Amino acid sequence: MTNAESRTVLRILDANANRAGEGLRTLEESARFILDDLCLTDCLKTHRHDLAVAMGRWNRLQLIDSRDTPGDVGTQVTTASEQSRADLSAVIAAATTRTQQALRCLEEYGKTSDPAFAARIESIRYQCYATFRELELKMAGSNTRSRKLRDARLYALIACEPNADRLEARIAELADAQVDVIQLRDPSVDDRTLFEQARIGAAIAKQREVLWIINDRADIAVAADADGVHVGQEEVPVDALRGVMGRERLIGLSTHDIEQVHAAARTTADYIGCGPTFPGKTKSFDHFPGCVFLKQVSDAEQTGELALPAFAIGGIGLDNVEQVSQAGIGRVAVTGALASHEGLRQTASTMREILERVPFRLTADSEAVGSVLER
Ligand SMILES: Cc1ncc(COP(=O)(O)OP(=O)(O)O)c(N)n1
Ligand SMILES: Cc1ncsc1CCOP(=O)(O)O
Ligand SMILES: [Mg+2]
Repeated sequence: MTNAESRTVLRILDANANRAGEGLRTLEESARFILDDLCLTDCLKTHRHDLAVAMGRWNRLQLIDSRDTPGDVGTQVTTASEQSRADLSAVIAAATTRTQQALRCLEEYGKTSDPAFAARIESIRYQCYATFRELELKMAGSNTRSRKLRDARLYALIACEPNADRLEARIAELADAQVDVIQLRDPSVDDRTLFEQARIGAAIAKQREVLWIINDRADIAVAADADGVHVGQEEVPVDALRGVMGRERLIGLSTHDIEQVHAAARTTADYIGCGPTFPGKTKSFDHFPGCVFLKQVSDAEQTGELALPAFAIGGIGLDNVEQVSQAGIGRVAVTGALASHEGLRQTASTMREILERVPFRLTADSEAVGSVLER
């Protein structure tokens, strides 16, 4: 190669090392701040570090000296798609593509001067493929869960079943009845049983495209690969659980008055349970905030103070679901109302019909999620 050619190669290497480093940093921020994923954050940081070490092969001053940004004709070539990003997933998609392309350029042009350098870059590029795959899938999983949750009307709480077949049958009948979310809630079983049922249920729920939530136990929810956990006011705070759950899994929080609702909106909770609404047979209470509370929650939704999906809970069934919808709440969580096989589909469909009288508020967030899925 002539001196001029070597200088051009250095210029290309410098530009692409910067591009790859910036792309990796962009992705690191998404793993850290969007997904709260320590492991992915660490991987991305390692790739960035490995790239910097590999680039140490070149004299830094020579690289900088080869740089000629004002004379770079490429800086004037921009496309409309570069100027806007529809949402956070689009930021990630653009950064992964840009990083991969930059690494490939480093490898190809690096081969002209140093095959060993090119081989190091190739290895980083392959490691990046695996990390980017995980990052994009986690992001997509998080979007899918949030979207399903936003579209949910019916949420059923179930106990453990005596075996896997019975659990499968139970989840199947609820899915067939168009139940959107199922929570495994069983204070009477030991941890091992709860975990086993949580794990089996997670696989079945995934097949059936129903969200699968574990009551109280974030550890079991993660270990069983469930979609999320539901916790109460006296349990570990939502933001502390977020580190355990990651951004891609859901956290639901029980609320019993409007102050708790406003406080929940300031956490990273994905949805709230509101109640107890009416007395029921599943759990007993001394105090019922009832429909007065539900109306306050609905008002907070209307004013935009509350953007989290809110599920009314406690003693709700065919006989009183109309009161819930009249209070302005279009989502319910129930145990007793969907406990019996008899007439399950009919009960669920009538409840849904009544709940659908309450339109969902379309938030900027839900529109953004929709646009990701349409791509
Ligand atoms: C959807 C939903 N809402 C509320 C609750 C109640 O949770 P909590 O107050 O923690 O009581 P227990 O269920 O743990 O007895 C819930 N489980 N699900
Ligand atoms: C767990 C829980 N938390 C508030 S009410 C309730 C029980 C819901 O079951 P049901 O619908 O049978 O009242
Ligand atoms: Mg609880």
